[in-house]
Amino acid sequence: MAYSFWVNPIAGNGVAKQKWQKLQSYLNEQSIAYRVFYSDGPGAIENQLFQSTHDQVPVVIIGGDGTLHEALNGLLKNKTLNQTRPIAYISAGSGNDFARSHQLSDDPIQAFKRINRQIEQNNVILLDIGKCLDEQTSEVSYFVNNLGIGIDATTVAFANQSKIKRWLNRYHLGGFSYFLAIFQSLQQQDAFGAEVVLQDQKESYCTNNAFLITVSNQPYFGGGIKILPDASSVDGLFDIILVDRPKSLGRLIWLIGALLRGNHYRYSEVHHLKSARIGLRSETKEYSHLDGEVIPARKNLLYLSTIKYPFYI
Ligand SMILES: Nc1ncnc2c1ncn2[C@@H]1O[C@H](COP(=O)(O)OP(=O)(O)OP(=O)(O)O)[C@@H](O)[C@H]1O
Repeated sequence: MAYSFWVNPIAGNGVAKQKWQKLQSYLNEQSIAYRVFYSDGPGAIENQLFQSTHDQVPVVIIGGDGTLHEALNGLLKNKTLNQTRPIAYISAGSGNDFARSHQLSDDPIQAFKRINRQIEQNNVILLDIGKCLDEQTSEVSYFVNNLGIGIDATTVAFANQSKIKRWLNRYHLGGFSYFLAIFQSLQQQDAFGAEVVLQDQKESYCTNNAFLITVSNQPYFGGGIKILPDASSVDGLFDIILVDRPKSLGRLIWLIGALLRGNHYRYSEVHHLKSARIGLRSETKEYSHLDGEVIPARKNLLYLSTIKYPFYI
């Protein structure tokens, strides 16, 4: 079997390209057969996998969470595949929340050796992923880490729009654009009306003061922030956090401190829920994101459910 590698060369500000070069030398030395596809722009890996016809061969992704997100969506939306094609993953992004939650090796050769063993032993792991149905457009998309509405999505949207981001990226300072965008989004993100319906429990949670809603398959978001400490990617459940807009800047800073210390659940603004199926509604136009990929501001009316997907990690 020839391995099928899918590389996003710009992930991790070029780290993915370096990791691939290191792994490629190893594969050549060991005479291991492979094919490689280099992503030449946003959506390229998703489109290519959407049209792929090789049912069996696992897809080995080298990139960050966004690249993994593209691969998952390309494969799951591909209706010509007769069976689910497993994803193997070598982390090479900036945030790497998926890799962090599964404690994956940072070294591409070690990561490949592990994947190789798992494939040989047919040791596939079924992980929870999120399926998101937009009830207004009937469009379906999938997320491997999390879906968010509110301040986190607004921050990523502002960072992406920022004129200086490209310039900062050139000097490997792209992360600084998020830091700047936080100040802009804190000024602009109003509290919004929202409803979270827990379909299994037949309960719902309503607020007119939402600031952040994150639905997650694993503990981390935003590049290492442990927002949902006890979330598990094998329990078949989403962990959901809903944070009300704090009353003052002081309270907001206090809450951020609690989040970084990991004891934020105890505060009155923070609501933690679990369910396998969720209805999610925002009354006003709000930015949202799936695995950090931003969706323009809109009124959200979403139906989310967990499904299982096979991985070699
Ligand atoms: N050739 C390319 N040029 C520019 N952008 C690309 C290219 N190929 C893919 N992309 C886009 O690059 C974006 C970033 O990729 P990815 O999220 O994997 O890396 P990252 O942001 O460094 O890592 P993380 O998501 O873990 O923080 C994705 O949105 C993807 O669509």
